[in-house]
Formats: sequence, structure tokens, C-alpha cells
Amino acid sequence: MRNTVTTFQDQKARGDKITMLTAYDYSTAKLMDEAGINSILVGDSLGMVMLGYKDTLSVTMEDMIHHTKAVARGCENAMVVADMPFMSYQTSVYDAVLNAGRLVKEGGANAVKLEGGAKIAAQIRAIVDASIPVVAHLGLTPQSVNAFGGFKVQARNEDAARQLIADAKAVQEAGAFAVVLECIPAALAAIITKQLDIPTIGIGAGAGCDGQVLVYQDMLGLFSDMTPKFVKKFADAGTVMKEGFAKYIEETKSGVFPAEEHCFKISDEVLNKLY
Ligand SMILES: Nc1nc(=O)c2c([nH]1)NC[C@@H]1CN(c3ccc(C(=O)N[C@@H](CCC(=O)O)C(=O)O)cc3)CN21
Ligand SMILES: CC(C)C(=O)C(=O)O
Ligand SMILES: [Mg+2]
Repeated sequence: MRNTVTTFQDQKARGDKITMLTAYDYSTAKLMDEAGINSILVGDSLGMVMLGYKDTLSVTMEDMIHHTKAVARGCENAMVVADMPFMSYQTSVYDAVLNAGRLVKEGGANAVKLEGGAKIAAQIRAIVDASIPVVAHLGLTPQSVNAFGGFKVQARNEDAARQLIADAKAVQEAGAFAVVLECIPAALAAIITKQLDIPTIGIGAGAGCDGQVLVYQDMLGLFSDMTPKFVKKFADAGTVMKEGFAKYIEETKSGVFPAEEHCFKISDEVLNKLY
């Protein structure tokens, strides 16, 4: 059964943790869907893990649509959430609705995610009014990396913590059906989770959230450019892949591969005519 805005709400009510992972392609999304993930986020982190940029700012609407299409084709049950890239919604309410619509209409997303609180409440409201479900994103919002001066833990002092609580309430009020809390103190995320009716999905925000999200390359050991403290390596797929590549190189060079069983045959009758 497809995970939806209502199943998310039910999960919060029941205390059943919401599971979300990022994916950017068909085969990975299909594996996650088959494993039983509740939701797949086509994150703008794709700029870093798939395209090799140092931050998420260069990611375009075309990039997001391209990867969202691939993920949507791999999902039967997972809710597909697509990130709105930098400058696709900050510029105006009009741009926000137009671009959210493209992610749903062209990309096949079930919902979109935007970074920011009270300052983008008008955009959230307008997208929700167009019948597109919205996930908000607060705390370390990576599209603000230049304003923050780096990828740093947020809301550690009283003023910033109060601001974050106010922003969480503002996005709920604007109609968001869930909110991602990134890189904030666990105790603060727990307070916000209790005060909101909508589910919180944490990344570096502790166990008190209603759900968790991780970048899949991080949790499988496939990305070594940086390792945030909140990452747990659930498998070392990077090592498995490297060993597979090395074995292929070795067996190809030594002639072990391809073997008889990997080859196609032709009848002797035809073959004799070719000599
Ligand atoms: N591969 C990947 N994983 C992510 O989680 C991720 C991305 N890419 N790209 C977009 C953003 C950027 N994110 C990041 C990137 C770095 C840190 C980091 O290094 N944080 C420090 C905190 C430093 C401090 O104390 O303020 C850490 O040690 O975790 C955190 C989140 C999260 N997102
Ligand atoms: C880290 C998650 C929440 C995200 O926004 C992304 O992958 O782009
Ligand atoms: Mg993102």
C-alpha cells in the first residue's frame, strides 16, 4: 500500500517511526521500496553525492526532475518526496508553485520539500493550496551554507532555539504535513516533536523525532568526502564494490573472464562457411 500524508500522520499518532532514505536512481529506489521504506527523498544532496559539487547550490530543476523521474519509476509503496532546488522557490510564491508543480507533473513526485520557516510560509501555503503536499526543512538548511559559514549544528543558544520552535509552528500553520529537522540538539528536536501535530523527521536531531532520514551513500559507506557525526554506517558497500571492481580487472587481465558460460555459440555448419 502506498505511503501517504495520512499514513505519516497515523504513524506519528501510533508512535510507529517513519523511515526515509534518499535515492536518486531507479535501481536503488526499487531496492529500498522492496525493503519496505516508508518514503524516499530525492534530495538536492544529489549535487554532492551524485554530481560531485561541494554543496547543493548548483543543483537545477532539470537535475531534480531527471532524478525524480527515475526514482518514481522504482517505487510501488514508498512516498516520493522531491527537494526544491536552491532559487526555485525563494524568489517568489509564483516560482514556488510553478516549480513544485513541475516536480509532481514531470517528475512524478508525491510531495515536495522546501528549506526554511516563517520566511517561506507564503510559498508553503500556496503550494499546499495547489494540492501538492509539502515537507518543510529546518535547522541546518544546506542551501543557506554561505549564510551559516559552513555545515554547522544549529539552534544551540536560547534565541536560535526559540526561533526554531516558532519556525516549526509557522510551517505547520502554513500547511506542511511533515518537517525535517537537521543537525540540531536532540533535546530541542524532542521538544518540537511534542509541540507539533505533524511528524518530525530527523537527521542529526536524535531519537525523539517521529522518523529518521539519512543520505543513502552515507549509511552504506559509499561517500567519503565527509562524515557528519550523525551518520551510522549500516553496511560497508563501498568496500564490497571496490573489491568487485578489483576482481573484474584482475580476471579480465588474466583471461579468467569471460568463461565459456558467458559466451554465445554459432553452429559448426555456419562457422565452416566463414573459414
Ligand atoms: N552525503 C551527504 N550527507 C548529508 O547528510 C548531506 C549532504 N551530503 N549534502 C547536503 C547536506 C549537508 N549536510 C551536512 C554536511 C556536513 C555536516 C557536518 O560536517 N557537520 C559537523 C558539525 C560541525 C559542528 O559541530 O557544527 C559534524 O561533525 O557532524 C553536517 C551536515 C547534510 N546533508
Ligand atoms: C539530508 C536531506 C534531509 C536532504 O535534504 C537532502 O538529501 O538533500
Ligand atoms: Mg536537501
